[in-house]
Amino acid sequence: MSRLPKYIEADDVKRVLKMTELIPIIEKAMGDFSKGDDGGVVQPVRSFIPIEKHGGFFAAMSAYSEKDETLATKLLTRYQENAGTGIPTHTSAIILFEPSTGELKSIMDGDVITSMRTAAASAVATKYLASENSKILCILGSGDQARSHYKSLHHICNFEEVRVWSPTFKNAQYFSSQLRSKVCATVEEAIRGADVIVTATFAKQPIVEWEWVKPGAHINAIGAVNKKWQELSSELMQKSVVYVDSREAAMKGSGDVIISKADIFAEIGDLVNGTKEAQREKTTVFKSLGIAIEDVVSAKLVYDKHMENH
Ligand SMILES: NC(=O)C1=CN([C@@H]2O[C@H](COP(=O)(O)OP(=O)(O)OC[C@H]3O[C@@H](n4cnc5c(N)ncnc54)[C@H](O)[C@@H]3O)[C@@H](O)[C@H]2O)C=CC1
Ligand SMILES: O=C(O)C1=NCCCC1
Repeated sequence: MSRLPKYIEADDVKRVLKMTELIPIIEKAMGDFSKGDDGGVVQPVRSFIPIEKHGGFFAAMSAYSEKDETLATKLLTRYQENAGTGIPTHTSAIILFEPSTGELKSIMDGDVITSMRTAAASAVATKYLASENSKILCILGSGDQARSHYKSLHHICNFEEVRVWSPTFKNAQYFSSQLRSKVCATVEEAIRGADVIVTATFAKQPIVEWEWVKPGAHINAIGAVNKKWQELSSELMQKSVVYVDSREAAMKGSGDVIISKADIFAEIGDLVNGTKEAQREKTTVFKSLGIAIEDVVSAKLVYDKHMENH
């Protein structure tokens, strides 16, 4: 057997990774993560290097799953100011090791996985927390995560209407020309009456107010990935029931949680495990920062499926 690591490029990841298969895998991973030692997941909070001079950051996200016998790390950069230049705002690679020997198995594109696993995690949260009769989806942002969430959430709810808002109107129009949706001129117009809301923006100050949100709506808040940034107002955070992917990471790195001083009710994995209640009838927020175990199990799926054909 060759000892050379397998390089798996973005097109090959895209070819093998299917949202229908990914959602249950991410659900199980979130559950294992929230079981603590019983779940067999070892995952430190990610490390960050701010690249202040250029307005970006680098992060390293690593995890080992004993149950899945998978060990990997994702290295990523986020350069918000690349938006509109043709250079991606996020760039990543995932490095997969063989846990029994420590050998390097694969280096693969991480961008497709980041896009799909983040949307799959929101799909899991939406499955547990959205009203069963959700009809209107609102997406704030029109970038990569906005597109990926449009696709993943259609696997969970039968939406009759999708609304999109973006700070640059023509970006929202482009989104709408590709994915059936109505373009809204303001955040308030997009939010009022929506059952499920996705915030996938670069906002650093709150853009969503409590009084616009329909009582009982569910919000997947996936931007504001820094302790000083917020997408949701403090009032909205305080009055909603707040769920996170990792309590430890949210308390260290989420401005939406830290600045609002909102209580975290549970991790999504606690809902999967049945150890905490899914308060579907209340207004709920899933504050997502992204956790390494989501990348690790996705990378295993990609590697195994890729190797079936090579
Ligand atoms: N929670 C998680 O696991 C992950 C979170 N993210 C975060 O999700 C957000 C969206 O990421 P992508 O879609 O990949 O980026 P993207 O570059 O593809 O799209 C970003 C969107 O934000 C909008 N935007 C720019 N400035 C804004 C402002 N001041 N206020 C409101 N909206 C603004 C843009 O018009 C665009 O629609 C980012 O904050 C990103 O870091 C990304 C990956 C994983
Ligand atoms: O992959 C993740 O997880 C990310 N989280 C925060 C923003 C960049 C990507």
